Amino acid sequence: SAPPMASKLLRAVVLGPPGSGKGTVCDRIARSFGLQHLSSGQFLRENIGGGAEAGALAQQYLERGLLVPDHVITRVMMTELEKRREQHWLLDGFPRTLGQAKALDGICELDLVISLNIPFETLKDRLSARWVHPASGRVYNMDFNPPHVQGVDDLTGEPLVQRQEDRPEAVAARLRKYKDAAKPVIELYKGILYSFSGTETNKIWPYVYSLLSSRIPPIHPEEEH
Ligand SMILES: Nc1nc2c(ncn2[C@@H]2O[C@H](COP(=O)(O)OP(=O)(O)O)[C@@H](O)[C@H]2O)c(=O)[nH]1
Ligand SMILES: Nc1ncnc2c1ncn2[C@@H]1O[C@H](COP(=O)(O)OP(=O)(O)O)[C@@H](O)[C@H]1O
Repeated sequence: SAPPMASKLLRAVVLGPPGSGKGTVCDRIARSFGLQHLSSGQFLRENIGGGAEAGALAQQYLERGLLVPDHVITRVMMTELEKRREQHWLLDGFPRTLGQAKALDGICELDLVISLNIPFETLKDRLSARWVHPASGRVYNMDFNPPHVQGVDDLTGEPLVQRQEDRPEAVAARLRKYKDAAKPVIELYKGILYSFSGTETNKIWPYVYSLLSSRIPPIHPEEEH
């Protein structure tokens, strides 16, 4: 008979417009289930920080809230995934277009896609209240998770900034573009897609937690709330 199989590695994706809480939910999943949270936006920002040529190019897109070209982000993500073949992982912010989704399909079989459906007004409010610590990528929200001291990062004491693309005047166009690009991706994944709707991450979280629990054992069961 066949030898017992090593437990299968989880391959999951979280989809949702900017401000839908992908980063927030992925952080919680990563902590509760011990898997790697891979954020495309974070990788791009690290590339920029490193001053690589690809980084300089990417910066021009990020500043304007435009999607970077498929071949650029796909190369970044394939490189990162290659390093994590032996780990459970969860993608945040990738794929965002059909071209990206097809590239991903070429290298692995996804188990699970989580889609966050958040009303437009809520997204607008959240993005305009989002402040970040550029060096670490830590994300705050003036209402939801404010820093201990206004305007500064909890760990370093360095100033927080608002991303160009989170300014109110940039947000509506950005959300519209997201929607157009995401439609065929959602269609492609419909067999493994789980959608969660609401205006509060804390209310969606228990459902996401129980979905994940059915696929992978929690390492911190106490974090369910
Ligand atoms: N008011 C409020 N803000 C939230 C909630 N969930 C997340 N946020 C904040 O909304 C912003 C966007 O969330 P983030 O996880 O960065 O979303 P992403 O763009 O999809 O990765 C951040 O400033 C979060 O701290 C929520 O339930 N209520
Ligand atoms: N999959 C992707 N395809 C193209 N551009 C991307 C992708 N992921 C991230 N980016 C670029 O990085 C920026 C920041 O991404 P991210 O941190 O996910 O922001 P947000 O949480 O606001 O959506 C995006 O506005 C976009 O310019």
